[in-house]
Amino acid sequence: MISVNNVTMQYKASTRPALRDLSLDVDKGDFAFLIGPSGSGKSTFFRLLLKEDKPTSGDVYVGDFHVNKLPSRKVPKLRQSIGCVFQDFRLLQQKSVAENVAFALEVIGKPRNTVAKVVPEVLDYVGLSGKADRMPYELSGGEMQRVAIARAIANRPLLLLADEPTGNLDPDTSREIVEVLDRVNRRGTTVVMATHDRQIVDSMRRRVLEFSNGRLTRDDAHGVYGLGG
Ligand SMILES: Nc1ncnc2c1ncn2[C@@H]1O[C@H](COP(=O)(O)OP(=O)(O)OP(=O)(O)O)[C@@H](O)[C@H]1O
Repeated sequence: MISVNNVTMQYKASTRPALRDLSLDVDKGDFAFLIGPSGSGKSTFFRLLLKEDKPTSGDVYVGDFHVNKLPSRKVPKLRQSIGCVFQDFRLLQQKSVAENVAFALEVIGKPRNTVAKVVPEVLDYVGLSGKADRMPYELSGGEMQRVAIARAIANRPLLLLADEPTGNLDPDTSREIVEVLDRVNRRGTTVVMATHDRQIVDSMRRRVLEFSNGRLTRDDAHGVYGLGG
């Protein structure tokens, strides 16, 4: 699903590379935690997968996309096949729960009847049926993140990238959110989650990829948080 081969990323404004000769693969259906201290390159890795930046050298593949060689006109197709969830939820504040999810489908041209069918299904899937007409400011943090996950999976992406999705949530709510991500994964979506949450990583015992100074320093199939982070 993801294949990154000898990738180095040197930002022009920076003196040292954000990623150094990074090679890793994530198979279809995997669930992987990405850990490592602030500045170790986790967000840069996500940006390269989404073609928000171009590596200085090396190759990036997501599914059938050769991302670093992808012409601009095909970038929207790539991004449609990758769902994204962030620490700060990024909901549209003027739109209801249902409208937030519907909007994500409308902007990629899904027909009205598909949107009408998918939105309640996906809200139900993340445990938000009954909250469709709420506004974001009427929701708890955990509920906001559920909306963000619903929006990210509505188009059934191949890959879900979650960048510290529990960073603003208390431990119990964090656990619930990771359970939702786990369910999404068990349905077949590959999930990569960047996190500083030791408890979550230790309780899940899924694959752990640890970055340090832009390098992959650990890759455990059923890892714990360990000393890193
Ligand atoms: N646009 C940019 N221009 C210059 N340097 C950048 C840019 N974005 C990131 N960097 C640098 O690249 C390195 C890796 O940053 P990155 O954001 O990928 O780390 P991270 O592991 O995601 O950190 P965090 O856990 O805080 O999110 C850091 O040294 C950072 O300062």
